[in-house]
Amino acid sequence: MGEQEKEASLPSKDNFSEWYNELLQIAKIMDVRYPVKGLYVWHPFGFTIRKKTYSIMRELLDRDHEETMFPLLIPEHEFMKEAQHIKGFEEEVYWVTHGGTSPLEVNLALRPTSETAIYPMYKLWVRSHADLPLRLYQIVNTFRYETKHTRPLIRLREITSFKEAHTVHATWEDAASQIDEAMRIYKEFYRRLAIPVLSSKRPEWDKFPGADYTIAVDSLMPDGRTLQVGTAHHLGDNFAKTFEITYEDSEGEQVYAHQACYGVSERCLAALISTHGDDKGLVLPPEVAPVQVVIIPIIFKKPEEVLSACEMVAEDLKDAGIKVKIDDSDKRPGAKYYKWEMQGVPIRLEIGPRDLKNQAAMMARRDTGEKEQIPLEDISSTIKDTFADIHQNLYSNADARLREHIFLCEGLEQIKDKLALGIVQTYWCGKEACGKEMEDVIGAGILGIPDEQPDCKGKKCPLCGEEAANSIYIARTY
Ligand SMILES: Nc1ncnc2c1ncn2[C@@H]1O[C@H](COS(=O)(=O)NC(=O)[C@@H](N)CS)[C@@H](O)[C@H]1O
Ligand SMILES: [Zn+2]
Repeated sequence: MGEQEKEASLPSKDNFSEWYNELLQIAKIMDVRYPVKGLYVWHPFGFTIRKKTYSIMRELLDRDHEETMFPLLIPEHEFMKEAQHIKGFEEEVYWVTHGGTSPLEVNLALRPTSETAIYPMYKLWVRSHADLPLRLYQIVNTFRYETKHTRPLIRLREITSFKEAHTVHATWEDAASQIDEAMRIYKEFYRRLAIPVLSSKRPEWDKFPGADYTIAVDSLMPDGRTLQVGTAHHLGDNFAKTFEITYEDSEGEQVYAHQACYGVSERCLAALISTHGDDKGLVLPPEVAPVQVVIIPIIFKKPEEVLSACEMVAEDLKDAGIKVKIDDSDKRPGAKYYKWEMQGVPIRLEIGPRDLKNQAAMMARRDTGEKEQIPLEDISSTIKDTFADIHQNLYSNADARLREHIFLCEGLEQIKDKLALGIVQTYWCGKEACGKEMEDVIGAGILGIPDEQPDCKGKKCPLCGEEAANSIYIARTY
């Protein structure tokens, strides 16, 4: 058995579902063998990608939010306020009913999302308009008894990396501007992961329970379906009325606050892996790669000379803040290339006796496969410039692929045809009954109304033929 065959082989990405499941195992992202459905275990390598990804999210939020942490368990009477008024999560919530062998006086919900844990505290914390705007977030695990097909990073019953921001504002308009800001933050966050996203306003029947409206960002998965990778909800004063969150305004009046909340989960990592990966495995944007450069010593003779040169280059790169690893194991070079390509390492440096003579190294890029000799002199800045190239290249490839998979359609048949390939942009009269009937007829959901609206003049709703009020996206979704 050759070295290669010993490694589990990765299916072609054309068979996306198999490729995705295998890659999570082979590249040591998550282990799916935990004995509870919908719960998965982070491998340290995958956890490092998570850590780097969420440090970007923290960098963006910490500009004008504060991070905190609320309890996991929510008393039934607080949680049921949500169910009575908002009818959101009572079918998805897990309950804790015992402490040891004794039944609890009050059943406790495992947070499916934290409105009903946080807002009783906001009632105590928000007193005057001087306390507003309040912008807090937490990155926690949440629990949802998902009945649809569970899948690591995409649909979990324990969402291990749930970033939820909950903000409080003096007016409806202030909360609306916060929603716009949340979308700006999400687009920047995904830009840093080299992932292009579409943002659109969800149709009324698909908004977050208790929200006035929901805006979502979706990414395109390799099988032409979209993945909802972030949502922002304008909560109006609905929750403020339920949880009595009021503030004293400048005239001394008690006023209900207006709120926004917005969330991203580990789906951002599902999008990262799926958007950039290829038949050789992960392809990671340098900013979130646990290993950014791997150095492979090419040893024929004079091993100590080659190894000390590799050490020197590694020191150089480490001093420049680059995550570097020397693979001096006794594997054959080919087996090393296979392993580190699978792990998505953005740059490989090969250094052998010939390179030493030329005071150079052979640099191989993971995104394009290109190899070129680069001087050891000033190697850190060459590597950093290449990182920027790689990031830009990943983004523009993904953006081109997204654009190629948006099909402008007008008739129902054409819509059905193109939905098999990707995202349909079409028109809608704006009537709910018509929208829902259209979903039934074409067998896919209205993703939403994109903020950038083309001119709908003279355009017709494909179902009822009336004047189009909006252009919409339709897609098969996860
Ligand atoms: N079961 C799940 N597994 C993984 N991610 C999920 C799951 N359910 C939802 N998400 C992700 O979490 C995001 C936020 O969830 S949500 O229900 O839309 N919104 C909220 O819960 C708001 N309270 C956000 S603060 C969704 O956009 C989706 O990307
Ligand atoms: Zn219509």
